Amino acid sequence: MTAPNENRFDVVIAVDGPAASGKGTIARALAAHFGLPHMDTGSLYRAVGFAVLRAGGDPADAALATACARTLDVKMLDDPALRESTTARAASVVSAHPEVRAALLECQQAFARQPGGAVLDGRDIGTVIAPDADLKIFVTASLDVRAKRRQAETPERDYAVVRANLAERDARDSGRDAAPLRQADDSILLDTSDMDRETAIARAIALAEARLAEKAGLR
Ligand SMILES: Nc1ncnc2c1ncn2[C@@H]1O[C@H](COP(=O)(O)OP(=O)(O)O)[C@@H](O)[C@H]1O
Ligand SMILES: Nc1ccn([C@@H]2O[C@H](COP(=O)(O)OP(=O)(O)O)[C@@H](O)[C@H]2O)c(=O)n1
Repeated sequence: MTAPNENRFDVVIAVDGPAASGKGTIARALAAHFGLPHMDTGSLYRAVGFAVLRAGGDPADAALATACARTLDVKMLDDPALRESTTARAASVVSAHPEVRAALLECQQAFARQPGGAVLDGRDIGTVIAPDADLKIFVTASLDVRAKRRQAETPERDYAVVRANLAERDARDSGRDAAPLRQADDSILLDTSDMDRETAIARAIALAEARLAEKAGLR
């Protein structure tokens, strides 16, 4: 691991993109490379969705989802149940409620503002959570490629079902009024459809190194 930044100045990196695009892989690699803390913001929404399902509720119930967001137990964030496709769907439904997003805003912004900086990945990091981020990367890949990658994590699942679930979630995430999934105007598009993990990570690190060198030169 190299630490070219060495906290001479704060570095905030925003990584956004659709479901299973590889944004978490890239965000974790950037965080390790620069010695920065990383937040997977999707796990917050997954935890809220899971809490609603566990309470026997409907993720479309804004009042219940908001109550779950306001009382979120951070211990839940490592629960393997969060990775289930039913939880992912519930996350996508609860995340469309503006009150749920409001309840989760402060902890994400505080994470982004910590001394030294941070890497966050999600859907609205570059647009809402950290609009002044030093580097914004919008990671994408074709739906077919993303579905293959997600299915490879759980090969027992049917490819067509995995693909349909991702497409449904992308449509909901992009179509909602509250902080929809969209590429920030000042972000760099990284289409990894034809890149393996190592190539995609190397490309993201090169982008970040270039941005940091530019920022250092401006000081
Ligand atoms: N460029 C890539 N090539 C092949 N597989 C990848 C690539 N990027 C990520 N993956 C794999 O695809 C899956 C989804 O990646 P992940 O980083 O979890 O995506 P996201 O955070 O966008 O949901 C993981 O199993 C990951 O190892
Ligand atoms: N910053 C974020 C992160 C996730 N989400 C929601 O949470 C769901 C799960 O996010 P995730 O990042 O864990 O999903 P994957 O891309 O890993 O499949 C998404 O489908 C979005 O609906 C969001 O609205 N805003």
